[in-house]
Amino acid sequence: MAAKVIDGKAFAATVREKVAGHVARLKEEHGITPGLAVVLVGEDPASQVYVRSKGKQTVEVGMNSYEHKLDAGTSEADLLALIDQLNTDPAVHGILVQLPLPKHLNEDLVINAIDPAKDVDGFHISNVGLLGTGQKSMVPCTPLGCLMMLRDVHGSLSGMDAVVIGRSNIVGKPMAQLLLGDSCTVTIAHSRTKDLPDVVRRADIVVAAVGRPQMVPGDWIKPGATVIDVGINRIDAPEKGQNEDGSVKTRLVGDVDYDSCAQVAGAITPVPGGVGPMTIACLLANTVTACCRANGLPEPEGLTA
Ligand SMILES: NC(=O)C1=CN([C@@H]2O[C@H](COP(=O)(O)OP(=O)(O)OC[C@H]3O[C@@H](n4cnc5c(N)ncnc54)[C@H](OP(=O)(O)O)[C@@H]3O)[C@@H](O)[C@H]2O)C=CC1
Ligand SMILES: Nc1nc(=O)c2c([nH]1)NC[C@@H]1CN(c3ccc(C(=O)N[C@@H](CCC(=O)O)C(=O)O)cc3)C=[N+]21
Ligand SMILES: [Mg+2]
Repeated sequence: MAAKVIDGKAFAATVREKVAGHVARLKEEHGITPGLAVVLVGEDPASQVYVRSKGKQTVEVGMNSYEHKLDAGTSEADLLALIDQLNTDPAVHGILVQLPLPKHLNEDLVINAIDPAKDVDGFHISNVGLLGTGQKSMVPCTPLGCLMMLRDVHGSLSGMDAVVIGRSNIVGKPMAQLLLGDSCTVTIAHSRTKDLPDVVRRADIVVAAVGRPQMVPGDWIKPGATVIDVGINRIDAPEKGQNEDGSVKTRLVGDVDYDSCAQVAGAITPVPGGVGPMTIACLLANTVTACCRANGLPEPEGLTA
């Protein structure tokens, strides 16, 4: 039996529609337009693509988008001054600083300078602590998008065995917290995990967030399990031929070997078109949520964890 393919692109479109509805209501009933500020330091081409796509979708759902592009040599003091200005700007309800930052900038210091109420990435230590203690917080977009898809597939996740591969602060750890919040039995695996194949074979839910192309083969997957592939890896695709400059063409693959996993899994997210589009949709959702909270209005239902 081939797996059900979880269409993250279509799911993200329904999330954006809900967001657009809330934005329209905020405008009509309260005269408020939610605003998202995205800060990009440096010229990393992949980051530029994401930031452009975020800005475009922000405008499409009716929100204001403020893009701040700083050059790679920007000082920490200048970046902190910009964040301060965004923190106090009443038109800005969400602030995202694109990661990774250039080496000379302290990421923890910069992230923790963001007003936690505007921290739509959910990376501020205050939001991390709130999530870890089950209190209302801003929830990181990628894990939130994964949770929404898992709830859509399964309804209740209660009692399911979940394995998260990867323990980063931006994906693995918050993903594990959310699964725990939905009463899964959660295992977090990482580069020092012994017998990773056997750990993964126990899982009803596998979330792969490693950054290694096609690392998880189908024979690690329990038949019928749900596989969520967070990985975004660009690999050479000589079968597609060459670019005009003679360089080899590339394609995106996830952290799971899609073809073999799809033979065994019950449901699986593709790359592209799975977790990635949901991440951006959840960023827009978090911005509306932040805007409602900032104005003492009831927050949108179905867009938070
Ligand atoms: N779709 C989306 O919206 C997003 C996609 N991504 C993608 O997700 C992937 C992970 O991102 P991120 O969490 O930031 O990555 P990090 O590099 O921060 O973390 C990777 C994790 O994988 C673990 N790991 C590395 N090698 C192995 C291995 N051989 N076996 C088991 N675990 C291993 C590391 O373990 P250790 O801690 O021991 O080093 C680490 O915990 C990347 O491909 C990234 O591009 C990221 C964010 C959003
Ligand atoms: N502060 C911060 N917050 C982030 O959320 C954040 C970040 N920094 N740094 C980088 C990672 C990565 N990330 C992605 C978002 C969307 C897609 C996405 O939409 N991917 C498309 C394909 C895009 C393509 O073709 O390149 C897809 O999977 O279908 C991918 C990756 C957010 N990140
Ligand atoms: Mg990292």
